[in-house]
Amino acid sequence: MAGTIVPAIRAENLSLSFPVFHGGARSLKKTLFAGAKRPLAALRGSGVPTGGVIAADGTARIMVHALQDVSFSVRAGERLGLIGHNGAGKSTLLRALAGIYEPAGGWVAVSGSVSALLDPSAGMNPELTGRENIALRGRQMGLDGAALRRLEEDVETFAELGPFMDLPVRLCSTGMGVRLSFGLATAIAPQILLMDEWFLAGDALFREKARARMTGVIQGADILVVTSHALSTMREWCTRVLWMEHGRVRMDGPAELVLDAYAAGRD
Ligand SMILES: Nc1ncnc2c1ncn2[C@@H]1O[C@H](COP(=O)(O)OP(=O)(O)OP(=O)(O)O)[C@@H](O)[C@H]1O
Repeated sequence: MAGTIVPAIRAENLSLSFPVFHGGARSLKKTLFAGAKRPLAALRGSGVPTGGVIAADGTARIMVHALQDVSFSVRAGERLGLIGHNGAGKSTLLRALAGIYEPAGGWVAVSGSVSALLDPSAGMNPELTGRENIALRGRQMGLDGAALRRLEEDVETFAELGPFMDLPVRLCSTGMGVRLSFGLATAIAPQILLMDEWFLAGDALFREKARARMTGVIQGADILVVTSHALSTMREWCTRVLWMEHGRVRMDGPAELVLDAYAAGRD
């Protein structure tokens, strides 16, 4: 159809670093590099199986290189899983795709409507009630009248917040906030869904409901990018997996192939 955006994601040599501004930076330097004979700038990581690469820049400032030269593209119909050790860069990559973080190097281009489930509040105004947040989001999406009421009913039934639906969101617990934001984000079918795995946390009943709802959303979305440490979730949901290690892509390919290699590497 003319004018329809074909959803796609492309990242080219994407790099992203966080400066370490902390009173403990001096002792961090000492701890990490004590006894090292090499200059600071030449050190690449601390050798531990977690985190990005810690290094000093030209001014001897300490930086955590969370992403380094990450390149990949995702086409409509692909469901991409991000795996890797703690601190490998998965969440940072998702946030860069969502436009929350600006790349320090390289670029990322995302076309299509995006819904990001990355933090519990997921773009909700804490001062507004759940119901008001739903209405606001619905109107931003161009809904009104019966369509807006259907959206409200759908999220209300899913979230099961009872009277808390009419209280400011800031009065909800983290888990209640997750129910609401998950319900809202998954009620409106986006072309591209970006999701951090912890969204599937919560009590057992919610996990079950969330999984069932996700199955429908995954089928409706054109592109899914999801992080998870649960390899069974990756096998179930993803067609393709990107294995990240210290901010770099270690392997990118069909889900089964990459997950088998990852599992074998961890044995
Ligand atoms: N806001 C931040 N400020 C400073 N450093 C950060 C920030 N966010 C992430 N990092 C660092 O960037 C690196 C990548 O972190 P990221 O959260 O992307 O990893 P991850 O693969 O999602 O890890 P996990 O599986 O533990 O959630 C880590 O070394 C982390 O310490």
